[in-house]
Amino acid sequence: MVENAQYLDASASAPGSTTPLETAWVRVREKLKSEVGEVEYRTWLRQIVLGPLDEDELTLYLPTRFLRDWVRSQYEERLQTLWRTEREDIKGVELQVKRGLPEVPADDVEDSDDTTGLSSETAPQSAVSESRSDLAVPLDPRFTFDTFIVGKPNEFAYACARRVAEKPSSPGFNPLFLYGGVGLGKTHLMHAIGTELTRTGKVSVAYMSAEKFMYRFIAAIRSQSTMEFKEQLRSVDVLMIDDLQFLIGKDNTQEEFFHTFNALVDAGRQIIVSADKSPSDLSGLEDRLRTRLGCGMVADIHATTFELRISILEAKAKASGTHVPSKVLEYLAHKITTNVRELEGALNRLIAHADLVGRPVTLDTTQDVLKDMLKAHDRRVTIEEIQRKVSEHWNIRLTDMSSARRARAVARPRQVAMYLAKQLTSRSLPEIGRKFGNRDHTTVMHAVNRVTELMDQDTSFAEDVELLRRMLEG
Ligand SMILES: Nc1ncnc2c1ncn2[C@@H]1O[C@H](COP(=O)(O)OP(=O)(O)OP(=O)(O)O)[C@@H](O)[C@H]1O
Repeated sequence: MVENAQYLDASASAPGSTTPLETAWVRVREKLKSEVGEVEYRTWLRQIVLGPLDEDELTLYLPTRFLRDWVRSQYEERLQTLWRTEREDIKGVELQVKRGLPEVPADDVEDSDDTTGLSSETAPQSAVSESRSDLAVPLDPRFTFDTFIVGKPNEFAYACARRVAEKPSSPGFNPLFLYGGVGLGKTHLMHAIGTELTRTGKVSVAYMSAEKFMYRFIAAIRSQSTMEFKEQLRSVDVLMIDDLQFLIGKDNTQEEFFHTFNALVDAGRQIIVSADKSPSDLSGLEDRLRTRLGCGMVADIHATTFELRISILEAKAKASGTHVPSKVLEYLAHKITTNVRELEGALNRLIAHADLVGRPVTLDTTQDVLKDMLKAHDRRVTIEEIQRKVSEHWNIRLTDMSSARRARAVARPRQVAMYLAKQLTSRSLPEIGRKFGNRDHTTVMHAVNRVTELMDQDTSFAEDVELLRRMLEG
């Protein structure tokens, strides 16, 4: 059952038509306000909007990822506790981003005489004070060139980043535009450039997400300090803007960014930008901005390969000081293929678990500890997939799964694939036989028996087969 609720501000008196959920929300907000104080409440919590209650999980919305992350990191626990105290049926509170939320009432905003005209580009009040501070944003000390693992998919982007860090504003490398899918290392590379440049102490670097850029810009307009903001921006040697796609549809901020961009490049300063797509694919950005973004160096970070994922996992496991068996690393690299952040998260969870319970990491604990995470990657196994994974594992050609070759190096993996097809799919023996080059069902039966026998005799072979089974099965 989903219980719905409308946006409701704590300062409003609850009208007769409010639902019990909304009434509870008023109380939760009042408690929060009295706990954290008016200023903190207005800055961060006022923009939370009540969402639906689905079974025992309540959703609260925030207008941007920046605010959601902040509220999550600072207030989530308190919100959970207050809600659970208020309503016993609520077991969890989920914070989500929802664009286009209703504006907070104007009379609740200190500087309500907003003349920015940026109705779709509203900033939290906190940004007002941020705009007056300088632009030095701490860089994550973990994101350096040393900790970035290089492989085929990212070697070009890495080389470009290195080059810019060594010689900013080189012809042909300004701007540097890094793009690629989620969690593939764009931010890591930007921070690495920044850290490298500031190590020398001679270069001023400003790094911020496009979202933060927008907040600061709007806040500067509101506090009538745009000149100061522009001067600050234009005084840096290197400006890095992360996740530029956020500016899509934010025309005023794009305009400001465009002018800043031109001023900096014309003055021989370096610009580094990241986005999830190439400049030409960022439809929704103004054409002139796309053109300028594409006229320096554009480097794509491709999806990771199995080899790169293994190298990243090995490096991270080594840095943690916890022994993680290579079979576990292989298993993770096979299961989590899209996003390095998730891969890293999985490994960290395993290591933390092993640390906590004082037992080594094994394939069994891995499956248990990451059950929920791996479920999301689950899918039905097909015979084709089994053939592909088995061929990759023993380094044979996929076509040998259905070829007539009988050499042991080919025949054994083929038998394992047949065995796994029997174990993991509901296909009959004749059907499996057909998929393996029209073999007879007795051949499949023989393969199943032979593999079972070998697994009893040879533990290393049994481990290989078991690993493959787990990889395919999840
Ligand atoms: N090649 C790599 N070597 C080591 N760590 C990596 C590599 N690629 C990504 N990571 C790690 O993965 C995590 C996510 O990377 P990062 O935040 O840089 O991704 P992103 O491309 O900026 O993602 P988003 O699109 O979400 O902004 C970070 O912890 C980063 O250190």
